[in-house]
Amino acid sequence: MSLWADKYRPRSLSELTFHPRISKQLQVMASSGEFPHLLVYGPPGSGKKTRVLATLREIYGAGTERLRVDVKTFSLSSGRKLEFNVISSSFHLEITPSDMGNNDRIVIQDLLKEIGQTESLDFSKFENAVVSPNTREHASSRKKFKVVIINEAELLTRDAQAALRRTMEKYSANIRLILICNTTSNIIDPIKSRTLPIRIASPSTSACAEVLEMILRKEHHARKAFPDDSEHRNIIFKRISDASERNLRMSIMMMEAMYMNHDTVSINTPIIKPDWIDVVHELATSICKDRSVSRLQQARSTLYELLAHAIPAKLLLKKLTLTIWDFTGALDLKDKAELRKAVISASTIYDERLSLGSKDIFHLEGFITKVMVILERYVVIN
Ligand SMILES: Nc1ncnc2c1ncn2[C@@H]1O[C@H](COP(=O)(O)OP(=O)(O)OP(=O)(O)O)[C@@H](O)[C@H]1O
Repeated sequence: MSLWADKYRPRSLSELTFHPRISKQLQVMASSGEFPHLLVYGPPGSGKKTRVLATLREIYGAGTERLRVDVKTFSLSSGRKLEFNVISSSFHLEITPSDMGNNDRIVIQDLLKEIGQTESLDFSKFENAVVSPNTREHASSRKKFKVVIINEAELLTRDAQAALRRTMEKYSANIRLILICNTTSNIIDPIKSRTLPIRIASPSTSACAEVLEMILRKEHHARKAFPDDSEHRNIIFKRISDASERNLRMSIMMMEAMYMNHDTVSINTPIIKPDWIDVVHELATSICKDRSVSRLQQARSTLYELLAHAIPAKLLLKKLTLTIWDFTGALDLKDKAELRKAVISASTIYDERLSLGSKDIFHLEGFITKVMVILERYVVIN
């Protein structure tokens, strides 16, 4: 049994329900001979990956869904062997730099070299691929490349990005890159200038509601648990979309969790948020109230725990900042505006440090300490 977010993930560009102009643009590119390197960016859960996979399907057909996972081995200069997983089909490969740690340069170099030097794809061998005649015509004449998807591209080290830039030029006849990231701020300019940027904004509240409604239409049993009145359903969808900050994956998961936990869902049914959000909220308020060394130590173990659960450090910083912002907004203080400005300023500094550095825990802990110091300077609260 798969989660609704996976079960109802659209597979083709024509099934995508929002940002129609981008879908059209991708469709045109996929069927033309001129497919560029892409830099697809946007907030979490906005549908980046879904759109990229649908584009691949448009280019090569359903064969892109026949995936395998290979364990590749790379030799480091120290003689140590490095193993990591590559997801691939006959037409593309997918890698995630965070799996490679600081050795991403070697992996990028070796892997892309290997693909770049292997023979180009011959489309005539793939007669069974479900592609439009138009696509096949262009493909057989011009598109003889493999696509390499790089997830979380913003986590690539500078060295790896430099290597990527070189390989992009060297093997451009055989490889097309699709970089996926939340923000482009950590991507080096030479890569930005060699890729076509495509920004996928979060879906609007009504677009979110449309997807949720579509899922309920297909999940007959779940549909019965929700109100018949479409106005009431829309209120629930809006609450979900607001609570998830228009993160579509989270919205779908929240709706599924609501259904799983309640026989009937009404406009007053509480929304179940992921546990980590409560943990971050609790952490932020506790450091505002108790600015002590022992609290700092406790904060460290909570941060370690959150990072170990793969919550991205930048997201943690953002949530911490927003909770501290709300907390300080409720204080009755003369210098409140200045205090809040200092917190935001500290947050931007540590956000940059998270981009530049590699030890997330240091910077998150640094931010927490800084906030304690700022608060200590402005307030005495119990
Ligand atoms: N256009 C769409 N129409 C309907 N559902 C969609 C659409 N795009 C995405 N979804 C749903 O939203 C979920 C999340 O989308 P996706 O994984 O593509 O987002 P993402 O931006 O790549 O997320 P992240 O940055 O967190 O990895 C998908 O599993 C799918 O169910």
